[in-house]
Amino acid sequence: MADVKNPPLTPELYAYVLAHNPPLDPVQRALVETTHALFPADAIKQVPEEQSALLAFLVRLTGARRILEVGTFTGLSALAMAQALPDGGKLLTLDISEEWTAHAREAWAKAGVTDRVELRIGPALDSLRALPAEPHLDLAFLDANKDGYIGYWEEIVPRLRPGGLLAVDNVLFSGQVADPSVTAGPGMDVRVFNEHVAADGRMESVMLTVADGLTLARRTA
Ligand SMILES: C[S@@+](CC[C@H](N)C(=O)[O-])C[C@H]1O[C@@H](n2cnc3c(N)ncnc32)[C@H](O)[C@@H]1O
Repeated sequence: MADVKNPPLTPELYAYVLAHNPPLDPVQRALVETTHALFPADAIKQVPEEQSALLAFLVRLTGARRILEVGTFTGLSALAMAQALPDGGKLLTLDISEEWTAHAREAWAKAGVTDRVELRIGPALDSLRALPAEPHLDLAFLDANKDGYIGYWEEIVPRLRPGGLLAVDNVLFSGQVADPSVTAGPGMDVRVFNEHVAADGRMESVMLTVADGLTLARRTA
């Protein structure tokens, strides 16, 4: 019997989902197209459009004013979140690539959000350790190198305000997390990370089957 609770995401069903979600705005659409044209092999790194809509929704839902992102790439997720910030809100995003993030800067300028976005280039762990130690983040989005996830989590959690939200991307890693033949590499890194999250008593977490898997975690202690 078909598992009606988890219908396979056929191209038709995916198109249906997109048709019932907020569409990308012209700057977001152009950024997706530019990313695919310039970096065809890496464009898969970009959050899919339903996820950019979800991130913007979460910013509005939580009323977040201080956002941190680890993993900028060409800037779509940062753009969607920055556009959803209230007046006076700020987003800090971290990456190591000048080349990819140059396109992010361009898109943020076109969208008129440059004043609310700060990009820091360098290894994310160093940038995170340089942040104020006290809880000041309302929302964080983790979407970078998988072998760094546990270190990033450990730097971000104490900096979240009580009730602050941490969203983590790729927690299914194309299904590799549940494939016993995968014993090394990023799929294994994410599997170990997911155990770390599940065991963290400071956070209440739910793992969702959105795109490549998204964990939403809320600071409770
Ligand atoms: C999956 S992409 C981020 C996608 C982005 N959120 C978007 O929606 O377009 C991951 C990013 O992590 C960055 N990255 C990889 N290792 C890093 C590190 N050690 N420190 C900071 N950023 C890193 C890569 O340069 C890449 O841009």
